Amino acid sequence: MDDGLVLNLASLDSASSPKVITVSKGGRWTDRLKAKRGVKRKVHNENAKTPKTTAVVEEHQPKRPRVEKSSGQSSTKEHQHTHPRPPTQIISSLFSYNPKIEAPVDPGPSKAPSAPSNAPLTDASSFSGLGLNPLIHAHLASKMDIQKPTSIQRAALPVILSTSPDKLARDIFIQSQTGSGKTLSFLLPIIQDLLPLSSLSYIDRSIGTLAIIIAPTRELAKQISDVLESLLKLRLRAMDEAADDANTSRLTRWLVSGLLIGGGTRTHEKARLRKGLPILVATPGRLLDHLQNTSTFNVSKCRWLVLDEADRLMELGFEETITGILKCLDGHRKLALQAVKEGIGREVGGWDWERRRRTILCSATIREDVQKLANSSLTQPIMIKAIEAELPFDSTSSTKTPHAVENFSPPTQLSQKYVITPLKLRLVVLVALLRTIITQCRGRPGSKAVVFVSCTDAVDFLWKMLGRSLMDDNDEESAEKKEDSDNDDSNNDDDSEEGNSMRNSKPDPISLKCSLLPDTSIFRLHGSLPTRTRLATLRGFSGSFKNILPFSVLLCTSVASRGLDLPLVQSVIQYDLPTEGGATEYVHRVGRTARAGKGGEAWSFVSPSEVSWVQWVEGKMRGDSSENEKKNISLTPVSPETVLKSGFGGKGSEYEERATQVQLSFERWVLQRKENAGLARKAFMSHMRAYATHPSDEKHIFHIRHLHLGHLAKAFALRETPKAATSASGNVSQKSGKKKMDGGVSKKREKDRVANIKDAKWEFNHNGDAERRMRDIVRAQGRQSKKAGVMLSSGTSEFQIAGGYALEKMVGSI
Ligand SMILES: Nc1ncnc2c1ncn2[C@@H]1O[C@H](COP(=O)(O)OP(=O)(O)OP(=O)(O)O)[C@@H](O)[C@H]1O
Repeated sequence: MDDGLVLNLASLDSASSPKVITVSKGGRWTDRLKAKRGVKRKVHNENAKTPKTTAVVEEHQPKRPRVEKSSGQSSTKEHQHTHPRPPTQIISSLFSYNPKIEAPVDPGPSKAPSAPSNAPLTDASSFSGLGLNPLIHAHLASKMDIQKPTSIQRAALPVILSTSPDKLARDIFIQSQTGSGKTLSFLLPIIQDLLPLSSLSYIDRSIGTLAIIIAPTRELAKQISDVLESLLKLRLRAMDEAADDANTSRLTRWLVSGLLIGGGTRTHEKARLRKGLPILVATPGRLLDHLQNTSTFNVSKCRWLVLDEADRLMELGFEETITGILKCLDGHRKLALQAVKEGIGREVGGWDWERRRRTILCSATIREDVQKLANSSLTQPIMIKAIEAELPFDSTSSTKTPHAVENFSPPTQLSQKYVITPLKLRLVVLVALLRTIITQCRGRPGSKAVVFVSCTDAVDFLWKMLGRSLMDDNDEESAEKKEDSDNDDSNNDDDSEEGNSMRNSKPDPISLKCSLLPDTSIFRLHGSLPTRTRLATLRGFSGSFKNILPFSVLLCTSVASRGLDLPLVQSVIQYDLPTEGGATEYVHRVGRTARAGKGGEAWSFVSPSEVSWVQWVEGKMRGDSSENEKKNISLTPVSPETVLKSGFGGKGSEYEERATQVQLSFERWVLQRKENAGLARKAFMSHMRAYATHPSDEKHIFHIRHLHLGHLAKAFALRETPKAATSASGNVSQKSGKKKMDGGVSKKREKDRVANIKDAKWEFNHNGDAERRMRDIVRAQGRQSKKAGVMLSSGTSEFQIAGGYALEKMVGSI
């Protein structure tokens, strides 16, 4: 692959050996471009004369003054022009001193992809045969292009739709692979159950909330709400009305759906609840908040409660919130029943108060903590799996029944690969891999890749660096202006609570372009972004607004790992392996591709010290599957050289030279502005802290002691040693933070610090996992105190808290 990648080769020092390439800095960009072209020609000529040229810069020049420490480093253009930088810089080699990696065993000829395990069925099964109302079925087929059920739908629909008293008395537990259609498995029966109420003379939305669906993240809640709305928009006619009668009433007119996810104004949500929302999709915290504080929120007739991604809800520490929700629902019902009995309430007569509320628990993976939730929230649950039709579920057993064992595997058609990548090469291998995927997807507009990164700071850093590097200051500024006008879906019209606090700061655009990734828009998603930005990002990435983009990349944290159904995701790249959730999280992340029978590939970046992870994750996924199934659950090795060659092209080892130049451009970007260097250091530090939170049973694979921190710094385009990086972001300890404040820290710094604490508190209030992660981080601090000044025992975390001082204050206030 060679699509005219611009190599930033600088002037070659004629006196030195051919191994040396110097990098010209400063001056006008046009001059630099000319110089680059000259060097390109020169290198070409040199190559012709000498057998081998290494593109690595190893020039022994006096060390360049530290950029971040110089006050004049404000990188003003004036500074650049009046004090041109030295023409050369010392740059360590990307391709030497890397740990020796044993060549992965040749997997042999690539095997044909297995038949999809989550596709719609091709046999005689039909929705009508499963008892689905023909009207709903017809709408599914004509408006959503859904013709045949998937195997989980075939298993679930008859059980949930059944009106036999013994079935109605029992709750449901649905488990099946990612992308197998669980959402419709519970939405269709709920709609079908509520439809007959349309014939009640008094029915309208003021009946209150009859079904509640709880999802762990705002994005997932919004997605379920969108599916629900598209189902409810369907024109469901009464049987005796003609199909072409324009005046037909819509049976679902009263079935209004609502979304409670926080981030919006409470007043607005309260007003909607007062009017009535028969079907509600919500995140747990916001739902409980309204149940406790909104007196007009009528849930006394609630018939359905769905807990989607149940294991994630537990993992995020929502157990207590869910218990609170269950208590509130029971309490409201009791009060209403009493009022009806005493004839004092405003409740309508004729309601079937005998009918109990049914709870559905839904997940692609089952962990022990889910069984705990099942014990506390389900009555005589029926376990529904995609393969087995119906199994009794022993929710009372505390032993590991087959259903309580960790049990998960990705869709069989998914191709899983891994690259053992030396730390120094991580950035360039990522770029090369993305370039390869983009090339493969040419001709398929709208294709996408999702890249999982360890923490929010690392997402921000990668996003900005990919979007802004390879430009000088002028270019960066003009690009920013252009982005402002291009991204009219940014959050500047945010009227939410969090939006108010941001109004004065210039919002970032939703997506950026990268000159290394042709025709590609790069999005980012993490929990520290305002809700509006998060939702706009998903809209943009899904291509649901404006025109379809040729190719899109989403850089994200684990916030995007669950449930999201993003169209045309071709590849999932785990640039950082999951720090939480282990193999389960891996399965959910890779499950963003290969959905509903479609193909897809998953790539994992494995550091040389993490090689044993491959066998570990394969073993977890295989579980107790049959020998035949086991063969399908394996990861295929691909060497970093293969990825680099395919991504950067060129003859022989030319890819090394190109990769080096790409790395140089990133390092230059970091040096270009103080903010860039700050972003890189912050990302480095946060990544280290995230890495330290791997659970103890994974420490034999992921231990900070195993990482070469100097090499890791390269993965953040940093040239400093980690020690320098650590002390550069140094005001992280409480002590130093205090000292700085006493010594008269600048107003701006203090303002930033307060804003960061606010950010962190927002995250805590709005994202239920904060408390647990906070605990992990505090625990990790104890483990992190490393000798040789490598790690600071600070509290700076992926929540972008300024320092340990802020963390301790926060933890104290929890
Ligand atoms: N019967 C069907 N035929 C074709 N496509 C379907 C069918 N059922 C669902 N789908 C589509 O499959 C995709 C995945 O569905 P869904 O999001 O419900 O999967 P899921 O099992 O909930 O996945 P996850 O575990 O990742 O949350 C969606 O795009 C959905 O529209």
